[in-house]
Amino acid sequence: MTLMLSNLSLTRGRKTLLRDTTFSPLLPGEFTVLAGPNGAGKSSLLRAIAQTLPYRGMIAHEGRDLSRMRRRERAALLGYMPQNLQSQSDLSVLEGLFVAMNAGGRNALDRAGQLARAEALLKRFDISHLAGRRLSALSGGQRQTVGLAQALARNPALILLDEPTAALDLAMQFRILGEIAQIAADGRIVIAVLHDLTQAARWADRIILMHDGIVRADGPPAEVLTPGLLKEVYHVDARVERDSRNHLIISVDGTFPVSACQAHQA
Ligand SMILES: Nc1ncnc2c1ncn2[C@@H]1O[C@H](COP(=O)(O)OP(=O)(O)OP(=O)(O)O)[C@@H](O)[C@H]1O
Repeated sequence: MTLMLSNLSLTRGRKTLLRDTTFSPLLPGEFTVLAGPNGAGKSSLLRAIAQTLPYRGMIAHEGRDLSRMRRRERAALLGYMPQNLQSQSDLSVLEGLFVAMNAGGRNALDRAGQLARAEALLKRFDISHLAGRRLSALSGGQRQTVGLAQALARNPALILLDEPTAALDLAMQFRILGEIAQIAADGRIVIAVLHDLTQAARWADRIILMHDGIVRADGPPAEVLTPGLLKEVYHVDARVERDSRNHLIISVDGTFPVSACQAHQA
């Protein structure tokens, strides 16, 4: 049930991102966060896994090459939520969920089953009141939450989320990340891009820290989120502390010029 990313190379324009990079297997039950500065290559990696960006190397689930799967099979396996969700659609939220459930081929659930699944997802994310609202009439945060429900509509085993909480208020960030962590713990592979490292530390089992197209660190949050690595990658003077519940908190006291950090690495 593992996801293998082997010998991956990615290029965007003239920029090389990953170069022949092999990751340790991604396991069901694990919530992995992709972190790193703007432009580090997080969305590109997520898009490669989602098969929406060309790459070299192998991405395989249970030993099966994703790039060789039929569209229908891939749609059932993989739920992907891109970074910028916008919609001019006149469909309602509920209709949008039905469309997502049948994307890539008819869903095995009958109409009543699909309705029950859609209602359960809306309830799970506390947005049942939006069921009849047009997608084009949602706020940014509402659209993002509906986008998450759409990505999960087919109950995929592999879930890819690009900044799923970027538009959410404080309470919704907490609620949604808690639900995502639970969905992973229930036996799925979840990979999400997050910028908030305190939230990442709170919910993720594994953090892959990218920097300028390479993987700088990969492991449990406490191993990856160290002041030295944060200085090197983000050029910040960061404190990594624990709150009264032993959760990691990352706070920033200042920033360094890039040249100072390069000297620090030398
Ligand atoms: N369409 C494109 N053509 C050429 N280069 C691109 C394209 N899209 C992205 N890039 C470049 O690829 C690199 C990685 O971009 P990517 O979007 O993967 O970064 P990211 O880590 O997700 O950044 P952010 O946190 O800002 O979303 C950047 O240098 C970016 O400028």
